[in-house]
Amino acid sequence: MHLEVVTPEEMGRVDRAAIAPGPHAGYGLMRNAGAAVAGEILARYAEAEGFFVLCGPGNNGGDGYVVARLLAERGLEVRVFADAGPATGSDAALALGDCPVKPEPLSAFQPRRAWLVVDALFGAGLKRPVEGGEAAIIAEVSNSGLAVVAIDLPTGLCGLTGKPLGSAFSADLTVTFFRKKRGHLLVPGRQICGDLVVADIGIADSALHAVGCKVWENQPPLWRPIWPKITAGTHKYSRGHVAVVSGGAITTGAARLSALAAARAGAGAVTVLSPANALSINAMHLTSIMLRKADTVSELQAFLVDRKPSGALLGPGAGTGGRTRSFARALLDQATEASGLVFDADAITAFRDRADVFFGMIRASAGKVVLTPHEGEFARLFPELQDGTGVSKVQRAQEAAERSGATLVLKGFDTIVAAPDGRAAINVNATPHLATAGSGDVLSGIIASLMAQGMPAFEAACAGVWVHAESGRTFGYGLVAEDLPDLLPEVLQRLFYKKVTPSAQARS
Ligand SMILES: NC(=O)C1=CN([C@@H]2O[C@H](COP(=O)(O)OP(=O)(O)OC[C@H]3O[C@@H](n4cnc5c(N)ncnc54)[C@H](OP(=O)(O)O)[C@@H]3O)[C@@H](O)[C@H]2O)[C@@H](O)CC1
Ligand SMILES: [K+]
Repeated sequence: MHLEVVTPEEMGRVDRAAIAPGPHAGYGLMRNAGAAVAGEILARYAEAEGFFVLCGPGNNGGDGYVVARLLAERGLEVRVFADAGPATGSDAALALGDCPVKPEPLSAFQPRRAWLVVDALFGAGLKRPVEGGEAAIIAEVSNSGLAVVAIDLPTGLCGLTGKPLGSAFSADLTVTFFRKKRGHLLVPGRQICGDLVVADIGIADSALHAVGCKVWENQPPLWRPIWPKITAGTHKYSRGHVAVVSGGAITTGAARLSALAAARAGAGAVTVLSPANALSINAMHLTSIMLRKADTVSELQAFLVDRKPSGALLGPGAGTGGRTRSFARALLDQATEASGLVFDADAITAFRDRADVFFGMIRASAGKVVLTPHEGEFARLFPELQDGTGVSKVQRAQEAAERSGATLVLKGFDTIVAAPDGRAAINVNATPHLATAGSGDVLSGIIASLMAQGMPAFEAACAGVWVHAESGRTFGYGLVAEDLPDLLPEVLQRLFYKKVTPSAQARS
């Protein structure tokens, strides 16, 4: 499984590198692309009574002419619709020349029951909102309820941002080539692609080297090899010690959720640092997790000197005032290169009017720092990068990471993890069940735990986001945040201990 996710522009460079060897290489790739799409159609829609192939003026349309030819050569009923023809001498013009079905104007299109629509209007070359005749046919197809197979991208979907540009098809299946594009994974693009198939069209993997892609789909191969190992010689403090700062008497639950998640994710010791007025309520609800009083910065500093935790989490239920800001400074000041620090929730909001001061503190710190905002918290620290600016979520997270010096976890159905050096991962295993109070507190506890056990910030954040989402999927309906830490063991068993033992094989 290839995890690189490219932009349409990067894909264009890959295509050009693959085409460079000879004058017919471009048409060769197009024939391979069309053959891959036709193969998927025949495998999945054998019962279709006919095929409408809608072709645009570029190479996406060229792929469509190849598909139309291949289906027609099998004796299937095919009608092709196109308004503008391909440029003379282009690969698409060669494909049109070889296609036995002559195009009709888009205005002649009328849906027919049990026919399949092949969308080859626009793909990676979409440059402006889809309007006019193309928008009209998209509306007609949507109203008809006919199944749609999109070539490369559903027409209207921006391959960079994952957002529609004007009208867009909602496809049942999208067949893309070589690697996924960002628009396939970002929402709402992911939903309007339907099933996604990545076809090999003969482009060598090495073509990607020159592009220097730094964005991946967040899957275990990215971080499983460096998940903290435990051995017979491991003792509780060598497994990492995480400090979680609690809020006052009526806001303690969030920190306890984080603390339990940190322990379940493998930290050998977890300490909740509690204000005096919340000590007894915390004590009543904690068993294996330790508790220590920390009202003031000097009490926090004394704990850091005394116990040297390898990870700390500040934010869940912590309050947005001066105590949280001064605790953040103390944690950042005293961090060593081995310390993993997560600032979540209130710790982000506490710096809403002092973002540059916060970023200066993060840059000056020796620690590994992760920020875990949802879109609302993100907008408080990075108002110029908030959603709705037309810039993709990946790029917004990358710019925020570069600006702050921290690894950014920009949460949502398509959570982005971005490192200050430009690396980014798009998470795809979330479930809507995770949208529940306290879910984020669990996530920040897992990430703090993994850093405290020695994982670098980017990989810890990617791993944390994935296992958190996988826990949510494992539970499904009725999920509340309290369930998530207890689901981690099952998820981790599946992730790491899949081997079937000889005795189990013998029994089966
Ligand atoms: N290169 C290769 O080797 C391979 C490429 N492959 C395939 O090529 C596809 C990319 O091809 P592409 O670059 O030609 O872009 P494509 O999506 O066809 O659109 C460009 C045309 O659309 C037009 N146009 C754009 N937006 C519009 C709008 N809103 N409304 C109206 N018009 C609009 C634009 O017009 P212009 O802006 O130039 O005036 C231009 O004419 C890729 O997705 C994959 O399917 C595969 O065969 C594998 C090998
Ligand atoms: K398309």
